[in-house]
Amino acid sequence: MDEQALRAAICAHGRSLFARGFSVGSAGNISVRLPDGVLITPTNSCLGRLEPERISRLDRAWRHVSGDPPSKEVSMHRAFLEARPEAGAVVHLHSTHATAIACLAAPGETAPIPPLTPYFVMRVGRTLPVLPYFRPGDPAMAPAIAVAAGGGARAVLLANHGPVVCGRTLDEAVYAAEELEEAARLALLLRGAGARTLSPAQVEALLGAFGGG
Ligand SMILES: O=C(O)[C@@H](O)C(=O)COP(=O)(O)O
Ligand SMILES: [Zn+2]
Repeated sequence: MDEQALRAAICAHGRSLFARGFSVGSAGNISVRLPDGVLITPTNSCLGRLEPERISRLDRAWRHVSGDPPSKEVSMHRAFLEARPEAGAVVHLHSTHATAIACLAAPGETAPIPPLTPYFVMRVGRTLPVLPYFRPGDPAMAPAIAVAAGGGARAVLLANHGPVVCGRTLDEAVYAAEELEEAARLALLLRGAGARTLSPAQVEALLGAFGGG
């Protein structure tokens, strides 16, 4: 996809996420890697009303070169994209159920959502590290994200804040963020009900077939 198509795709995904309540107000941000830099949603922008030409463009050194001022979470996105060279996009949301799990789970947990369904395992992977709480925009979260992502995590939960998810493409990152939100909703619905989870062998077979992580 060329840059104009990527800008249009960020706006389309933003509109769709916002319309379905995955993001409210000006919460959340999206970045996409370019051959010579990064596109990232502007700070304080509403994902439902993004304008392609106002999306922030950063150069290879992560300096703002055009568009509106970038999200305050540049270091969050940078940590993921640098730790996972195959990743092409990062999505951060405050989607309600994933954020609820981020408030319930203890920092340090690596599987706060059980493997209830195959698609969660296929899209999000085996681990979902829960990182400590950081003030939004605090660059101190970057090393924690780098360790988790470098260790194979495709997604993390920031305690009391929300999910951050990467994908090889923008579509893949958005679909994984959506799947994570739905899995969190299921996990909360079934909490304490004794639901059957996938067995370790069933999880391994999915990771084998669809790529680990
Ligand atoms: O929670 C926050 O404040 C940020 O992580 C966020 O979601 C929105 O920040 P901007 O992208 O700077 O608007
Ligand atoms: Zn946030």
